[in-house]
Amino acid sequence: MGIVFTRLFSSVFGNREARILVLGLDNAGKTTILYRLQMGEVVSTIPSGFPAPDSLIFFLPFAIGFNVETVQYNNIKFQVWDLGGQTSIRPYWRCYFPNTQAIIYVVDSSDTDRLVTAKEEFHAILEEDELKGAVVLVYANKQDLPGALDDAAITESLELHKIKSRQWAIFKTSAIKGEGLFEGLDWLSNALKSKSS
Ligand SMILES: Nc1nc2c(ncn2[C@@H]2O[C@H](COP(=O)(O)OP(=O)(O)OP(=O)(O)O)[C@@H](O)[C@H]2O)c(=O)[nH]1
Ligand SMILES: [Mg+2]
Repeated sequence: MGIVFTRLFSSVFGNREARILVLGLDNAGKTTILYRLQMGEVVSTIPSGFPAPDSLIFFLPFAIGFNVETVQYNNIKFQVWDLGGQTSIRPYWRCYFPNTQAIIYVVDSSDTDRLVTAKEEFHAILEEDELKGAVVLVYANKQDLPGALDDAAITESLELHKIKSRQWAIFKTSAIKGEGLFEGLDWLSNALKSKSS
């Protein structure tokens, strides 16, 4: 990979850096969320593709590749990796697992046909050794769409209550409207702070 991730604790400002993976099935809204968090506005996205070589990791909104952005929030510098959710790409997610402090798992709450698949994938991710210590934030996304399930229904569908020995939370979001995303990050920054103290 050629990339070294460091957890930086700045002695001067107390700022911390956290490595966060944004995962979820294709079309869940991962890239839209990343852009929202970074820029506060929505850009049109294309499906995220095969992880690009290191040399191609730039902020190119329309590039095929995965996206990485740094979001500074609540004294924490979130280094957010948005990995493509297409079936062909998912096996490569594992390359990005080491040193992950948090997972943001994004669900299309209106895509009820794929909730079982989302649940299976989600629990498979939690089984990964390298992610055992990561806290989990679930975004029940696309709340603006008719028929979207609410947070309680998504909690049940994903069987979130089966999560043991780690902090988790679920937030209703609409990446299109920009709702719920920062509430989720508030929770995440507190969870990361309490974990490291
Ligand atoms: N209505 C609605 N549409 C959304 C929302 N979030 C994302 N979308 C749309 O859903 C589609 C897929 O969004 P992406 O952000 O590309 O999804 P992704 O999870 O990055 O998909 P992959 O890169 O294929 O894994 C796009 O057309 C987005 O505009 C939302 O909150 N509400
Ligand atoms: Mg994407």
